[in-house]
Amino acid sequence: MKNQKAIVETRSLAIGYRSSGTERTIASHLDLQLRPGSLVCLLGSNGAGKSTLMRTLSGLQPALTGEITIDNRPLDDLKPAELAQKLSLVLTDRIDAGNLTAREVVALGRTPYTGWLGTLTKDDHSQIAHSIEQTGITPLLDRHMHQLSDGERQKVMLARALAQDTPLILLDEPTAHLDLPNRVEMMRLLHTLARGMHKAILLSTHELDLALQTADELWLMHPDGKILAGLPEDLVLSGAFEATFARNGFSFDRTTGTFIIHQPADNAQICLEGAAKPLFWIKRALQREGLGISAHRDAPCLIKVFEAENGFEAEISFQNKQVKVSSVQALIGQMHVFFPSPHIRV
Ligand SMILES: Nc1ncnc2c1ncn2[C@@H]1O[C@H](COP(=O)(O)OP(=O)(O)OP(=O)(O)O)[C@@H](O)[C@H]1O
Repeated sequence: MKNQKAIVETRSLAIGYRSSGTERTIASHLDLQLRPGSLVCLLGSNGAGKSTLMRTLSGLQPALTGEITIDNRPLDDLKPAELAQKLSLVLTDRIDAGNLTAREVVALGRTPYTGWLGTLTKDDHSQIAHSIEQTGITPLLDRHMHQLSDGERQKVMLARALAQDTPLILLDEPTAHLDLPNRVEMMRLLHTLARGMHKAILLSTHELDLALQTADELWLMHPDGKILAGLPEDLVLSGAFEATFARNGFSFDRTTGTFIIHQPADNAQICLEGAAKPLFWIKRALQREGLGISAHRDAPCLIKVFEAENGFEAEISFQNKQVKVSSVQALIGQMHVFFPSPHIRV
């Protein structure tokens, strides 16, 4: 995708707020590029400035300094009707859609193409039908927007953006109100739209795991006002991903791609070896119990793990004692016997 010409480009952009003579910069020196065919996820902690950036890129609020171009034209030079044919925006804020039905809201996506009478052509109808099909909202069409759940409303707003048929789509937390299957479905759909229809898609999200799996590129927003852009895997391997979300009490495991919640760990007393799948879950349970894992086989306790038909079997060796277990619960119970400590719950 790197050799594609960017549809959105920022140069020395600074974003933030100005009011009564004071200026608050949220992020600055931003040189970003968004290319057709790419799904980019904007990540950052609460208050990092994701919505501010989305609003600035879509022309809803002015930049403090610097330049934004869309399709090579300065954003400020684009008339609203021109911008509406290039960019669609999906916000999470509660949508005031009056008494409109979902069908009417989706049809509004065609406004940039219809005359002032708003008459829909055959092409408009077919674009609307396609958007409805892609987002699976047929059962909702005749219901009024205020009768829909937050998640249902979010899907209708995506359908409206798709009906608008722009090369660029910006979405502020599009998965915020969706359950897990719908979150996955939404990300899959956006990825398909980017790849299959060559759209440039930027979305902000707190779904770190989904973003790592589906994004072509991540924009990591740091609280210090910088944005690091790159392939998810490069940002993980360089430690930048971890640094963005570092907090006391948990860390990101680069080997498994998961966040680990730390309980106070005893000295590393247990060495684990064997089958990777059960090992992963056993390690997780031991860490939750505050038991330190050692990389050395001469640790006081050695646990050898083997895959078995119904899960796994583990052989625990501790001070000349050998115990076999075949469930994580039994293993943790045994650890409680070997390492009586306040961290271990039974
Ligand atoms: N209208 C405003 N005037 C001044 N400051 C604002 C305004 N709106 C937001 N902010 C501040 O700008 C910063 C960035 O806010 P923004 O909503 O962009 O963050 P965010 O990354 O989208 O957060 P979240 O993940 O919590 O939605 C925050 O410190 C916020 O308090």
